[in-house]
Amino acid sequence: MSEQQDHAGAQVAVLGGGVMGETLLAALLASGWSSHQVEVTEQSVARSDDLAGRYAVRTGARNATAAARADVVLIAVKPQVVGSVLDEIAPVLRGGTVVVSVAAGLPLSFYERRLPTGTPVVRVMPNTPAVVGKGASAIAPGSAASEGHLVLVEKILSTTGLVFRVAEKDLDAVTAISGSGPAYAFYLIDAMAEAGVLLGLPRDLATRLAVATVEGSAALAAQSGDHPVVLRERVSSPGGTTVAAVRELDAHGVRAGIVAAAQAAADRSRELGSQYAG
Ligand SMILES: NC(=O)C1=CN([C@@H]2O[C@H](COP(=O)(O)OP(=O)(O)OC[C@H]3O[C@@H](n4cnc5c(N)ncnc54)[C@H](OP(=O)(O)O)[C@@H]3O)[C@@H](O)[C@H]2O)C=CC1
Ligand SMILES: O=C(O)[C@@H]1CCC=N1
Repeated sequence: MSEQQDHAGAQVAVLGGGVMGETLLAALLASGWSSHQVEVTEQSVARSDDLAGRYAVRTGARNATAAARADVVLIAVKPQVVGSVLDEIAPVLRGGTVVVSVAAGLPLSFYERRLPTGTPVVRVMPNTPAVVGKGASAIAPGSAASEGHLVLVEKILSTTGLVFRVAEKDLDAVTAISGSGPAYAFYLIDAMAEAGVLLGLPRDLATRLAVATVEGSAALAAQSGDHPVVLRERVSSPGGTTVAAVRELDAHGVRAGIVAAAQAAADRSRELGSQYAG
């Protein structure tokens, strides 16, 4: 696809209709693509039918068939499967088709080796809050991707939340913080809700309090721009309840646990890259 071409006319093939494929599909439709411009390939017939029913898009074609008629191919299969998908689509891609992948770990060079020389490739690391327009994505261009291709990807992601441009070397760290990060936040919410139940609150109230507290705290951090430590100090009355609680978080190594979790995620991202990029 040329930089001058109107993005609004671009045909898009989403390969893989799982959690992230559906998120991208919804983002495309929300950001101006019409349902007849988007198709999804998916192995499960039940899942294909479900997506076709809810989004009125074409589903079920083979990867190669869908990619052959696309200006933009969005790869949303597991990293383990990306190599075989690239082998299917490489022979049929039209010149100029942009390949965008959300797969964790796999380096741009992996795509560029398997696709026709000069194929523009963009790696994206999104996250699931994109479903409600509160996502954080990072994008990194391959050697043939231009400013116009990055703008196109930003347009696709425009309804999903924030989009940051990064160097590819930072994507493992991004994956560890924002890609996997929603799981850490849900873990915290679940633990807070469970604690509320332990302290005698009804589960529904405990869960709603935990969700609202995490949501409100994130909004306050984003809107105030204040350092998280300053915001934490504002909650902590001298000799009060919060300092007593935070002392326990420190004593139980929660901060160290979060750092170790993120390190493990980044390590796993690199490992996926070397394991499946071969
Ligand atoms: N979930 C997340 O929060 C994030 C995921 N990602 C990345 O997104 C990608 C997809 O992850 P996720 O959506 O969670 O995984 P899912 O398993 O939900 O989705 C993958 C989908 O691809 C389908 N599929 C498998 N093989 C093929 C094939 N050959 N052709 C077409 N479709 C196929 C699967 O079908 P079936 O189940 O029948 O095999 C499944 O529906 C991964 O590479 C991951 O790294 C990136 C950022 C965040
Ligand atoms: O768990 C995973 O591998 C994917 C990538 C980031 C979030 N989910």
